[in-house]
Amino acid sequence: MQGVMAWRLMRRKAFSTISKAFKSFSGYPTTRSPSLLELDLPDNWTPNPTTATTTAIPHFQNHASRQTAALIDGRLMAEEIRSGIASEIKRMRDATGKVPGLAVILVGNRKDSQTYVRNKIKACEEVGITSLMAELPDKCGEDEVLDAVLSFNENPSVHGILVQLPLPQHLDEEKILNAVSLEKDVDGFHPINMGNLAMRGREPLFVPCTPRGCIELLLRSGVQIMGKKAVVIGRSNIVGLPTSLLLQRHHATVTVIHAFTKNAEQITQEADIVVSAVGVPNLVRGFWLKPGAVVIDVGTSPVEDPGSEYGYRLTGDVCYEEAVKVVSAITPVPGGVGPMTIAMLLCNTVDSAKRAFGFS
Ligand SMILES: Nc1nc(=O)c2c([nH]1)NC[C@@H]1CN(c3ccc(C(=O)N[C@@H](CCC(=O)O)C(=O)O)cc3)C=[N+]21
Ligand SMILES: [Mg+2]
Repeated sequence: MQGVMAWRLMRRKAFSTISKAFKSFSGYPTTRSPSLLELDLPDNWTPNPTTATTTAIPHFQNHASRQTAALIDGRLMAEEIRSGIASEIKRMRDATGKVPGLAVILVGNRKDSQTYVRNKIKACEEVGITSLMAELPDKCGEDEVLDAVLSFNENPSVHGILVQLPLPQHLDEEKILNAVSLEKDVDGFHPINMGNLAMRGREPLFVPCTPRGCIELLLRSGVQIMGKKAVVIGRSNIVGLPTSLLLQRHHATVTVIHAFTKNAEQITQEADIVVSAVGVPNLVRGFWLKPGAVVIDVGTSPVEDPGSEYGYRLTGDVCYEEAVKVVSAITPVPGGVGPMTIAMLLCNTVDSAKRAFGFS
């Protein structure tokens, strides 16, 4: 018992030192909520493990009295964020005479990629970010893509570079992403940004947009992350892995589920927070979920729907109709994570321009 107490005291001391170090760190870009990369503990933290509750998320505790879950409206939150960004950019232009710029590199003719890129460029225009685009044919050589990256790296009116993924098979994705300047890596996919995200005591220049969007959805919904059991389904470099790292920074106990996981249902059943990012429609059934849990559905898979305008519609990883009867809050697809991903891309681009201009 003595040993446990001493250990707790030691931890507490260490944490308060870290807290101070982080509070004195003034490098937070203003469009990033200070809590996004949280690594230190809040002042009211106590080292009693029983505070790690596995009961319902307080904000949504009244879910039992409801038949259906609260909807986490990503479209609305993204709209709020975008209007905040628009006024930040106006303030920046008034003070410096300059605006942020985003460069998008699109290789090939995938319909979905073309749509995403078009949406991103439209979102830029609406908030006052200048956008540049390099469109390359499916059959282009690696050198052509690398040349596009390098010329954007050198262009001082470009503050963010996004290489739309997936790239055609014959191109070396790793090599191309590594060529993106660390200071312009608004996707946060550069290995140094990823490494800094993973390591305690370090701050990445950029956090990947979809994971950042997932955390913002939770924070803005008033969901407490600290001490909660979180399950991330999927371990991709662009979503699953960085999301699990961000949840750990917020002091969740994180389990990552993937193709080789045994008893995925049972593990997910214990989770207070479930983030699913695999792109398999209706993988997560209602019985996988704990009553009162909060669900962030990252999946956006097209499924055939003869009744709809384009012959298909987008579906998440979670069986929504079943989940709403069990959980306390859930993001819809579309209208959940997708719009937040784009809003976070705009945030990252503004943060980057602020750093480049020395403007805050
Ligand atoms: N370098 C790179 N960075 C990315 O961030 C990136 C990428 N490559 N490749 C593809 C994925 C996918 N992605 C989405 C962005 C917005 C929506 C989105 O806004 N979805 C809307 C619906 C859009 C529609 O209706 O078509 C929604 O969910 O409500 C979806 C998906 C970003 N990605
Ligand atoms: Mg994934």
